[in-house]
Amino acid sequence: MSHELVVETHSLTKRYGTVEAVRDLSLTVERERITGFLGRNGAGKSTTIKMLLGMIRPTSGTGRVLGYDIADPAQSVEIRRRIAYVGEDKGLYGYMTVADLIRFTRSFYPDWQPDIEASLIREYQLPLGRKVKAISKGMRTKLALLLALARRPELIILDEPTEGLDPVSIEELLQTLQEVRAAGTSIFFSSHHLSEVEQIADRVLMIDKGQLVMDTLLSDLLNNYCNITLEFSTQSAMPAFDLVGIERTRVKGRQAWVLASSNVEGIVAHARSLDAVVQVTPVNLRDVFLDIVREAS
Ligand SMILES: Nc1ncnc2c1ncn2[C@@H]1O[C@H](COP(=O)(O)OP(=O)(O)OP(=O)(O)O)[C@@H](O)[C@H]1O
Repeated sequence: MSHELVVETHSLTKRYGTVEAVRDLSLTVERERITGFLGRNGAGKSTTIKMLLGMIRPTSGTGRVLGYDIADPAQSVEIRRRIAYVGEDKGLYGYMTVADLIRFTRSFYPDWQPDIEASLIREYQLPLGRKVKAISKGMRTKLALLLALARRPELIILDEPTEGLDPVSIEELLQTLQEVRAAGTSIFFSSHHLSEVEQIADRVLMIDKGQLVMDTLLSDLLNNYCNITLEFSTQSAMPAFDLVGIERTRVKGRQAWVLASSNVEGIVAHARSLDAVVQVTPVNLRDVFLDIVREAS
């Protein structure tokens, strides 16, 4: 089944002087899915998200969010009106109380969901009477999430939403995101926490040094990807080892490690025909992430 796209970029590039923060990035985010956006520190995740929101302009390339052009200032206003964003800087009015800020934000959104507001106030135990500037970092994140989720947006973009949350709150947030997705909201979120991504994402995009290095359904990764370790009796067999399904190969001496996304039987048969001793092991998201970023660095 092909999914409608809520985000689409083509060759998106952002340069800061000589730093190429995002390089030739073409990606899609599908409707009603949870898409995890992974990458090391400085990989270009926040820069990509800021371009999608029209907060910074691409150096080159194009992008659309909900069909609106990210480079057109008028259309990017519409993007920000239609989607919800929770970023590193929560951008909340510190001088208001929590209750005032909720009331103030509610007044801008006709589709505001009072039931979501009420249940998240309860779940997150938000201190309604306190000034926003006086609440903890984790509470500010929770408040920003409430303000985003109660709007019931078509798309919610979150930049490291679990930063600063305690383990219980992280579980609550992940559950809320799944509920929101079930109710029809598309979710695009960046994270360094592979276990969280593995827990809720339908699809995973990985970038490294500003470039897309992996785009897969999580179920495909968990069901089909595996590591194949090969030990050859001589080194000369390796150059011929290039088959369908091989995503990455690392070679050290007579040993090779292959990350395969499909065709495991074919790869194993080929390796055995070259007299290699073969071992196949399943992988998780963490293995694949480490494999890919290690190779890149
Ligand atoms: N305003 C800026 N001026 C100059 N360089 C910048 C600016 N913003 C980001 N960069 C650089 O662009 C690259 C990508 O940064 P970005 O913040 O997008 O990465 P990230 O994947 O979000 O990292 P993290 O996971 O650490 O938040 C980095 O090398 C960063 O130093």
